[in-house]
Amino acid sequence: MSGHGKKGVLLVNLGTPDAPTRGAVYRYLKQFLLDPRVIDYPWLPRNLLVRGIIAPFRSGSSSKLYKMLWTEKGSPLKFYGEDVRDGVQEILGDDYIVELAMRYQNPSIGHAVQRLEEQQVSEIIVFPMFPQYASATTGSVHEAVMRELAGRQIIPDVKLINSYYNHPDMIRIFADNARQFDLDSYDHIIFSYHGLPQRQLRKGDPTGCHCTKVDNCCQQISSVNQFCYSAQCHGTTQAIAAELQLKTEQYTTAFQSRLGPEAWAQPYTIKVIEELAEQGAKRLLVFSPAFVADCLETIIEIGTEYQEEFEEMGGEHVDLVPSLNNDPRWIKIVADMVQAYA
Ligand SMILES: C=CC1=C(C)c2cc3[nH]c(cc4nc(cc5[nH]c(cc1n2)c(C)c5CCC(=O)O)C(CCC(=O)O)=C4C)c(C)c3C=C
Ligand SMILES: [Fe+2]
Ligand SMILES: [Fe+2]
Repeated sequence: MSGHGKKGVLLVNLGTPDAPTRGAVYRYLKQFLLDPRVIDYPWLPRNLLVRGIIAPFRSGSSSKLYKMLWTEKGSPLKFYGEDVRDGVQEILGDDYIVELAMRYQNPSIGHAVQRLEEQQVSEIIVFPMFPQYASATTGSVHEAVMRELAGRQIIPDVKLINSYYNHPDMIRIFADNARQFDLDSYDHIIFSYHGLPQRQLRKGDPTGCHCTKVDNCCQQISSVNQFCYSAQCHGTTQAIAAELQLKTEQYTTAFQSRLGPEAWAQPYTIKVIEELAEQGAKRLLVFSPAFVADCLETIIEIGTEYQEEFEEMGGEHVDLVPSLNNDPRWIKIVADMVQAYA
């Protein structure tokens, strides 16, 4: 513990394009998907796939979705992040310097670390804005911060927060946000998390013989699968369901946003929606607690795309429980968590 200077706080989210244009989305996708923790193939196939296929083709369709998402304040992921940064700074006061960074695009981790260095902070607490750990998200943020610091003369104390998938106060906000809906009026509740390739789930299992190998492997968290993204997602669901006193038959944990031909964490949200529609469901409520802010994957993918697809299948409503966004209660929790680590 060095002790004299201010304490630095680095809030880091995934990133979003600088603008909803094809060029900006291309630059974002290229930087994001060339990260070997995201598309974890050897260098040559990764570069061929991303530069030759995904970034050029997907930038067209994705930029249309980003145009739908964009507001006059920009991308929600960024402006909610800025609100959280300002709110946490206000709560923590002059002893702390709070910076927001994005793993991909802007504001960059490099600039944020530089600003903290200029303020001569004695330590840096890194707060990834992902409740559940995945190598592709949290792991990548931590690696990027360590790489940024590695070349510097002064390396201050560094504290890397790993995950907080069942933080009771955070769980309470998700549950409270759902109470504005009449829960009994829904045919089913879906907890829809961002997906991850099954191969990456297996890499998160140090024993190599649990995740995706034994039945219901990820539905109970233990020392074997404590860093398994899917197990942590199930942990979040169980905590919110307990808070709302839901019965197990009322809800399902599922995974969305699959990309490419590989098998991803299952069940897929769209398949669950399809099965529910076949059973005659008309009203669905969807939580998306892998995100601390509503973004493309919630507002557009759930709120627009799943809504349309459910209607085509004979359903009526897909309602989305709002995320934590810039809720003052969430800002207080972030400040509390940072202080607990400081
Ligand atoms: C919350 C955790 C997330 C995990 C785990 C994750 C893994 C992951 N994502 C992709 C591919 C894409 N993700 C995209 C956007 C995006 N993803 C997350 C979060 C997680 N991703 C966020 C917060 C966002 C940003 C949304 C925004 O509003 O800007 C995209 C870009 C959008 C699109 O084209 O669909 C892609 C592509 C992979 C391959 C992956 C794991 C290997
Ligand atoms: Fe993603
Ligand atoms: Fe697992």
